[in-house]
Amino acid sequence: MSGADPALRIAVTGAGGRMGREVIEAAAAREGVAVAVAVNRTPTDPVAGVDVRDADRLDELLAAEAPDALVDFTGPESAVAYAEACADAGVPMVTGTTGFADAQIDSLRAASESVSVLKASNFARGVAALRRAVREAAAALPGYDVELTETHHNAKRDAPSGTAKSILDDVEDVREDLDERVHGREGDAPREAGEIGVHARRAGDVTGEHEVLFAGNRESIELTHRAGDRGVFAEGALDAADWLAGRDPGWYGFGDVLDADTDA
Ligand SMILES: NC(=O)C1=CN([C@@H]2O[C@H](COP(=O)(O)OP(=O)(O)OC[C@H]3O[C@@H](n4cnc5c(N)ncnc54)[C@H](OP(=O)(O)O)[C@@H]3O)[C@@H](O)[C@H]2O)C=CC1
Ligand SMILES: O=C(O)C1=N[C@H](C(=O)O)C[C@H](O)C1
Repeated sequence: MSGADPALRIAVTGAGGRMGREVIEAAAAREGVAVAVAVNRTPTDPVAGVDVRDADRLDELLAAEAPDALVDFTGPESAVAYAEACADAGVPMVTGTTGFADAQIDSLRAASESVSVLKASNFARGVAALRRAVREAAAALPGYDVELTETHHNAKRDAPSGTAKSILDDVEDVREDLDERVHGREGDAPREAGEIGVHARRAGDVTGEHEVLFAGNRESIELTHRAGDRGVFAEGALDAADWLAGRDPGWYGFGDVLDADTDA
């Protein structure tokens, strides 16, 4: 990066994780972005030349460095704690963490009363496009059966994925007749009306795939997104951090960033 002061200084939590590392590497490769703070719960060697400090020091480091935004890809419990630290420090928070319980979402929303919080289950622009296409298909195909299949690497803990849950919300928002999520199938019974089948596959090092099947009795369509690598998520998260920095306290999503792009 040139010697000029960076336009965007970020903090990264979960810096030792798959996504934390990706975010730091993407920041190193992006002009005008610097990682001012990187923390992890367990000791971690420097990532792309950035020292990773103990997550217990986050409050102190946010106060000292005053980053423009914090980027979080950790776990629900930690993300809530980091949101409270951001609220105390006045640092906007971008979180891609998934697997939250409702009460944990409430805690994130409480933090957004003091500081801007942007939460997205998926920072790939292609998934935003998939979600728009799914809503269109759901509206155009009343009465069609819907089945969602997501596939991720064998280290992913939460199931179904946060992205899958977001897509299911989209379908249910459009198709009010669909109101029962059936996770997996076994036994001896036909499909019931009102069901959405949900299938979570965990295998190998699959980055992230989401397929939505709409099936009538004479035709079907499948809408699918495949992430090539985690860089696509990291780039979207950096775009979100750049958009969120300096914004008034509130609750935001990746769609707000994309709408700003399309309005440009
Ligand atoms: N929105 C999006 O676009 C994307 C979201 N994700 C989500 O991001 C999250 C992290 O994914 P990934 O990077 O693959 O996971 P990893 O397990 O590789 O990394 C998690 C990181 O967070 C730290 N951490 C802190 N608190 C927790 C906690 N309570 N539970 C788990 N880890 C914690 C871990 O450090 P330590 O081990 O020291 O605790 C680790 O460094 C997941 O929720 C995943 O679904 C992933 C990709 C894209
Ligand atoms: O854990 C992952 O890897 C991913 N998780 C997110 C999710 O739960 O939707 C996003 C992406 O699919 C990768």
